[in-house]
Amino acid sequence: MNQTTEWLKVDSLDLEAQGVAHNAEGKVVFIDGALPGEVVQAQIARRKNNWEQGTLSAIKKESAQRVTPGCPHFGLHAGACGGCKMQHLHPAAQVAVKQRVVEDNLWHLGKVKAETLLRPIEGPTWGYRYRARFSVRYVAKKGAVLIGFHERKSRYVADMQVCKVVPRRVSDLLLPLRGLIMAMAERDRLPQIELAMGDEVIALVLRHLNPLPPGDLALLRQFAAEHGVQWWLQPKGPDSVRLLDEGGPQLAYALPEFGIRMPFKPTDFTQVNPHINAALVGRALRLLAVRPGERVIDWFCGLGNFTLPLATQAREVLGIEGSEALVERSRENAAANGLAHKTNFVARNLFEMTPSLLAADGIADRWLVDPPREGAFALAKAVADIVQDPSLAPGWAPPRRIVYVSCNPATLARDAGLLVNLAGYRCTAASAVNMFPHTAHVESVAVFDRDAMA
Ligand SMILES: C[S@@+](CC[C@H](N)C(=O)[O-])C[C@H]1O[C@@H](n2cnc3c(N)ncnc32)[C@H](O)[C@@H]1O
Ligand code: SF4
Repeated sequence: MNQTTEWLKVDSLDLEAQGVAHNAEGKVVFIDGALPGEVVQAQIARRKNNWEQGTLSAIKKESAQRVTPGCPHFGLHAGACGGCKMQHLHPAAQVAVKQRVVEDNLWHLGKVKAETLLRPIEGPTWGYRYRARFSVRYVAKKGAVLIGFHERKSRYVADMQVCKVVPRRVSDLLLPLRGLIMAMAERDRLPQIELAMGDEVIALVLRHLNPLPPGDLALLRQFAAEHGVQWWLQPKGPDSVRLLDEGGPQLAYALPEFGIRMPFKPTDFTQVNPHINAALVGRALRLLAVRPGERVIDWFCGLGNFTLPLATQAREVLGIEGSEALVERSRENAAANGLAHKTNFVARNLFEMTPSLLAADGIADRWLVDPPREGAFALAKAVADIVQDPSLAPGWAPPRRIVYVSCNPATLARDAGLLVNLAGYRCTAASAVNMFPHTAHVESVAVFDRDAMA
């Protein structure tokens, strides 16, 4: 195919950070690498009845927001790293795009308009990523090892020598790690290294398909001593993760605003960006505005990231979460932070919520909801069903305020539609959260109020 288009004026960016334009026939053209306001040509790679997709090939009018990418592996070329999508757009403009995505999704998918758009939550744009999953490939033909993210639109591992979105200390490990894997006898049976950083520890989880011989273990120990990392070994699924050597500092992060310290295991869910996480927890709690006598439910509570700060303010907090391991971690963390007497944790599949299950969780004044990408449909639907037909849960009352933290604006919008259009809530505030600068991921937070709050 590879035909070049006419000059096209780019109107907007889509969720994959592709420029969106219309050609002379009125067809939508998605253009990798193009920015809103630019006049560009594209090489077309895919053509369908009502849309085409291609890659930027020439620019006649450049956006004032276009910047030089900060990482040498970013680009449109073959072999470019697929980890970032927006490095060519000024970070402030990235945030504006994400804020717009949240607004547009709420309106188009949920028919909801937030009464106030809050200032987006922003943090450092480089070195922010404390979690990452690097693929490892031993390429026998070249006698080389690659460690990194996948190339753009490909299953190959990018030839990543540095990475600007992970902390410098981690980026500096990429080449030494190649040398380590190359020296190991099991080098072709080691598919992945997962990074999980705490405030003091760089934990690396090595997935190994065969038991590791003593020589390989000795190499790992030598690497740990030289580079100050902590090795964890993963022979099977995430539950099989074990420290290579006990002792040493504990993997943990702090939430200083609330005097809380959260130990975790490297395969537990923790937020990718600790700077934004601390700001997000602070913002969410200010928005929720819990009063001392109140009961709160933290849905999808993970290891207690919001539950424990909430417990410093509320009378009582119930945390509900699907993973037994995380519920166990929440309990341990509540106890370690002296908050066990104010918290309860339950493991449950929240995609299977019904009005009677919801009623059994009791009345709470406020809810914090932080679901995975799939959203909290069953929960929002159960609230809407009870509001529409109170006989489904006699005596139960919906919370007056809900703060919903989302990693997928489409499912947030769908659930917001239920809360606002069927359950009598108003969406009083919303904002984007720039948890993942340079990527197209959009994190956001929205507030729903049922009664006028004092
Ligand atoms: C975005 S994380 C939020 C975790 C926590 N609030 C935090 O800030 O660390 C979503 C959580 O939902 C949990 N989860 C995923 N599917 C679930 C389900 N069907 N039922 C209950 N919890 C689920 C995950 O284990 C994860 O802990
Ligand atoms: S993920 Fe890292 S290596 Fe890849 S483009 Fe982004 S900064 Fe560069």
